[in-house]
Amino acid sequence: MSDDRPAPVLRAEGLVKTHHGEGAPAHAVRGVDLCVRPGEFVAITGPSGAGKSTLLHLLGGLQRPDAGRIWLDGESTDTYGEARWAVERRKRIGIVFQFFNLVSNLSVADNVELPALLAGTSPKQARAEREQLLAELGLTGKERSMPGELSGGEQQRVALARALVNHPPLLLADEPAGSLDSKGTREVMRLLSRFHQRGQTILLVTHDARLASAADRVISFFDGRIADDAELDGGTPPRRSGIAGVLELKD
Ligand SMILES: Nc1ncnc2c1ncn2[C@@H]1O[C@H](COP(=O)(O)OP(=O)(O)OP(=O)(O)O)[C@@H](O)[C@H]1O
Repeated sequence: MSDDRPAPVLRAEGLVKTHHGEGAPAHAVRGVDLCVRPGEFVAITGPSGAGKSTLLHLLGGLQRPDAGRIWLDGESTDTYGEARWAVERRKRIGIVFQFFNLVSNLSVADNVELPALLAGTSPKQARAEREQLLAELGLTGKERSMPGELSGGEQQRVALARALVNHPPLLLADEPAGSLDSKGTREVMRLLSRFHQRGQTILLVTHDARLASAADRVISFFDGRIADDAELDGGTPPRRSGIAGVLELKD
């Protein structure tokens, strides 16, 4: 059967990851196949400890799988070491985390411009990109602030600007609202939906089913495996975005 859908931005086959810590080994990811196509907004949801963050870290090259393969835009990452992953991430993958991970001793402006400068963008262009993103994210006037002077919601918006400054084809978001109040949650989810509507491909990890409902494809993750995926269940057409439900979150 021919498949005339666009080629995947991200493809993974047979991913396995076991963490060896203090206690018994944690079999976090036990064999995952996944394909994310351009323009999709995919949510991976499941209970705490299911392995969602580990999977996202594997897909972003922040951790190495014990087995399995990952392709970015059709290119195998098999030969990538740490340095190459860092370069490819800068170009192709923006990441936002639960606790923002901003550089605390750099201003908002510098946090956002840094990945652009590291990717070889001219200072003038990096500044223009930063100005545009901060304006769009409602942060004009905060350029000289330090991250510690901002609310959680503002810090997450700065993190989003930083993640998107190089126009990566893929945005990975790991519990981006996990440390925010409901106002901050609404803001972040509204922004993710807005970027998605403009064509941004997004992979969101969340334990919160309400947030997952903002995506147009929801993958249920349980005990290191995909338990349910609309795509695998027969290519169900994307559901209408459930962002309205998220925006109704009460304080
Ligand atoms: N660096 C690590 N060292 C040892 N064990 C780890 C490590 N990271 C994760 N684990 C274990 O792997 C399993 C999966 O963790 P993971 O954080 O991927 O799950 P999760 O679904 O994202 O959970 P949560 O929603 O609580 O963040 C858990 O048992 C966890 O304790």
